[in-house]
Amino acid sequence: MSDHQTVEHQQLRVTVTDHLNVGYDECIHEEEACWRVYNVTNFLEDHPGGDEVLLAATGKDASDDFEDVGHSTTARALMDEYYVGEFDVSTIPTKVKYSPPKQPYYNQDKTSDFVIRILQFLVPVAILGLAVGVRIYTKSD
Ligand code: HEM
Repeated sequence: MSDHQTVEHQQLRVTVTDHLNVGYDECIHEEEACWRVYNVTNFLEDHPGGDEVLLAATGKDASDDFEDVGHSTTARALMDEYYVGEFDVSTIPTKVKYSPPKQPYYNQDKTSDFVIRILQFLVPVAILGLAVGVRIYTKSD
């Protein structure tokens, strides 16, 4: 990835959260993956078609929506004011490899678990037995 593309990605990331309109024709690059990016934040209030349609098209390819309206040449010329730049969508990583969260340490040794349980039972019983034994012993004196 060139420095140029990196800069445009940064622009995109910043402007996406800031009401970005993307996707229109006439890319400088010829690949289909190339999008033109418009930041229409400052145009929301002035847009004759209203802000809702722009917000609905935010962050995605708005080419069809734009064309369906049949925008005038004045509208097309106005777009230049909000033009941010181009970026190649094919450079966006589509798949993020899933790595499961690390499990806490799990003791596989069942034998030592069993011994601990037996001891947990035997120790109080032994203490109780000792106490009873001492009691009986001291009583007979
Ligand atoms: C930077 C991008 C855009 C600019 C500069 C722009 C500009 C304009 C202008 C100047 C008009 C007045 C009519 C005309 O001259 O054609 C208009 C109308 C309109 N625009 Fe946009 N527009 C943009 C993007 C969009 C998008 C992405 C949508 C749809 C998602 C949209 C939907 C509409 C609608 C529905 C109207 C009203 C049409 C009517 O009432 O006849 N516009 N726009």
